[in-house]
Amino acid sequence: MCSDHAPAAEIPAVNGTPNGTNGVTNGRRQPKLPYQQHHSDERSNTGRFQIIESTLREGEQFANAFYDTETKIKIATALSDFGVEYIELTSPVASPQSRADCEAICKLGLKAKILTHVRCTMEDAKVAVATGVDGVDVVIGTSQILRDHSHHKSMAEITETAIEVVKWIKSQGVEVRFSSEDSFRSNIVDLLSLYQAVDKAGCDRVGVADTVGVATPRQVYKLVRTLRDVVSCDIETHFHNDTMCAVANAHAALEAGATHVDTSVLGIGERNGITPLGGLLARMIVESPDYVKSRYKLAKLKEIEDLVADVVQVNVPFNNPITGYSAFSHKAGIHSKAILAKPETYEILNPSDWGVKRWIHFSSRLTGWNAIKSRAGQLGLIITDEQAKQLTQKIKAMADVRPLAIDDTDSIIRSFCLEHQPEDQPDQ
Ligand SMILES: CC(=O)SCCNC(=O)CCNC(=O)[C@H](O)C(C)(C)COP(=O)(O)OP(=O)(O)OC[C@H]1O[C@@H](n2cnc3c(N)ncnc32)[C@H](O)[C@@H]1OP(=O)(O)O
Ligand SMILES: O=C(O)CCC(=O)C(=O)O
Ligand SMILES: [Zn+2]
Repeated sequence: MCSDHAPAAEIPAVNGTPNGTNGVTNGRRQPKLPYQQHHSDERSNTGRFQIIESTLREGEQFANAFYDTETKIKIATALSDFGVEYIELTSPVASPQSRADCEAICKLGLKAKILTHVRCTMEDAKVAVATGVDGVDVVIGTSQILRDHSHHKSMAEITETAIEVVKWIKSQGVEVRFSSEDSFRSNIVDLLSLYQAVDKAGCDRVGVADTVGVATPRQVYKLVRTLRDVVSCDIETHFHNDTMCAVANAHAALEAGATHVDTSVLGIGERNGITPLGGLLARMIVESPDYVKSRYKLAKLKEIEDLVADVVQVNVPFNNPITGYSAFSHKAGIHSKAILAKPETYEILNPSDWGVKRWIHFSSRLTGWNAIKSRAGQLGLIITDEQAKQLTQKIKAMADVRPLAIDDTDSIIRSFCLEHQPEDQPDQ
């Protein structure tokens, strides 16, 4: 919402998408843009990915997170209604309540498939399957540093247990994913032979995880592309955001042939978290608008983010994609003029797709006459271009001295119009 210190006018979102160049507008095919994605690469899944929503697993690892059963049910239900394909829950071996909550969520009969996330051991796998989940996400660290300091297992031991666990889970008629923790600091040859072994054992998905947020999009593309040629099962990806690459890495993974992306609402998770649900969808709608709009109830994103922000006691960041306070605000005169004429000039996302509003600021020293004329119009006052230019100079003079609130600027506009009435006002 706009505060008094950031005066802005709400301008209705225009018809058509900012991505209109992707398709047919007014019966005419639009020219392609030079940097537009074309989905030409057969392996790219940017137009057919699935989301594994981990607010209730990775998100519970966020410093502030405590979810009681009712809250977990609320979040799971909201995410399922939103349209995510999978919901991942905390390991049932974490605590008795975690296990009971997992069982309770499985019984809800949600549209989304329910997964739980466990260590690569038969003991954990048995408890997971007994909860009634649709699928089990099995994980174990494969980098030397984690093998030395976390679980002390060799690659041969990991492979042997992984095959046993995967085969057993599959034999129970439950979906199974095997993932390597810290994939990007693991030996590539070891990693690929492990993935090949679990693929052969009947895994539904293998997972690549950037546990420490070290990977770049180029590295992600290279690893996932290589893996795509080695396994026949689906490929899930999980990116931490320590260096703010989590969305770009997820996108690179999909381009390289990954099929699933892990997200959490607002990106919450260990340290500064993982790929945020909203950020991923903002990225993906730009190149695959029909796919994204057909699968997810985008207008519910804000509600879900507000729910989770409230539960974990954080504010939605001002610059959050889509729902951040300033995500669709336009201030400088050059921007405002063009936005008023055609929002696509400075917006690649259409706020109306997400049920949020665009704001045009009109009372700063950066404001131009086009925004002032538009605001006068919103107030029911008609002024000429010349008058709008004079009025803008007055507003700029005031805004040079102190921040102007919406009411201040509206008063200046109104008194200017009064001064210039009736003889100076154009015929209405
Ligand atoms: C990168 C990630 O986010 S992975 C997911 C993280 N999620 C969690 O940790 C879930 C919450 N965790 C917990 O509640 C607990 O850590 C439990 C119940 C899983 C285990 O608790 P504890 O038995 O008390 O062990 P602790 O947490 O101190 O250490 C982890 C143990 O798991 C072993 N381990 C760690 N990762 C794995 C793995 N992927 N597969 C098998 N064993 C593993 C470690 O070697 C260690 O074993 P140890 O008891 O012989 O030292
Ligand atoms: O299971 C996975 O793929 C990821 C586990 C995890 O949270 C991580 O490695 O950061
Ligand atoms: Zn993680």
